[in-house]
Amino acid sequence: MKLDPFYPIVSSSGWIARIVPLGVKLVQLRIKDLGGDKLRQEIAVAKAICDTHGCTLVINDHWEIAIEEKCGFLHLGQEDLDEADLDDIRKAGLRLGVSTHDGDELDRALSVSPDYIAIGPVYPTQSKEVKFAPQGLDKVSGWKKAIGDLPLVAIGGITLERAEGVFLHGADSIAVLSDVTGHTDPERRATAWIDGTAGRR
Ligand SMILES: Cc1ncc(COP(=O)(O)OP(=O)(O)O)c(N)n1
Ligand SMILES: Cc1nc(C(=O)O)sc1CCOP(=O)(O)O
Ligand SMILES: [Mg+2]
Repeated sequence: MKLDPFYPIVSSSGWIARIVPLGVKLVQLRIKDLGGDKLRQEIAVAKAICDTHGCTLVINDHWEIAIEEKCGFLHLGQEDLDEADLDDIRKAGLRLGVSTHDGDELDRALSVSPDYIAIGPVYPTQSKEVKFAPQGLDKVSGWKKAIGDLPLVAIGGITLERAEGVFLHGADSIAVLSDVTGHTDPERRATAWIDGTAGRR
């Protein structure tokens, strides 16, 4: 499986409506502050927009709703793996990406046969409290050697200016929060990422 090199992460279906029509082909919906019907509605709206535009939607954390809403891709962290029913997820045909931050986490992630591995934070990030120090580019290279053909997603403090170095160290795709949604002109920045990664698409 080939992942799009540009992988923005957003917090609402409103963000999906803003950036997916620009040509984004892989996006994660990461909602931390909703539950119940509102969360389900956000996921359903995001899915409808992504389906219309031929964009792969990855649902963060909410594996049960992802199954019920017939989504195609899920992202889980190590703590999420403790709670999730991987048999149900696989039976529903969902693809799965898993976060990793050290060798033990990588072993555990590989044991669930993921569709991609994420490594982070590559650089310092303001978007999330992560209990691991920035990993640096050499760790990205080491991860790619360890996982071979399995797609590698790099995350954490990555800007468009840093992207080429991250790709050259083995990342197949770069996940981005603040460099798009925290930018003064998010639509222009998303377009710059799409254009700037065109050669890797
Ligand atoms: C592509 C990608 N990589 C890592 C994460 C982080 O997942 P997790 O560790 O479960 O933390 P939360 O995002 O749930 O706070 C991610 N979401 N996406
Ligand atoms: C959600 C998330 N997970 C991380 C990890 O290391 O697992 S770093 C991160 C936030 C990344 O945001 P930004 O692009 O703004 O730095
Ligand atoms: Mg999570």
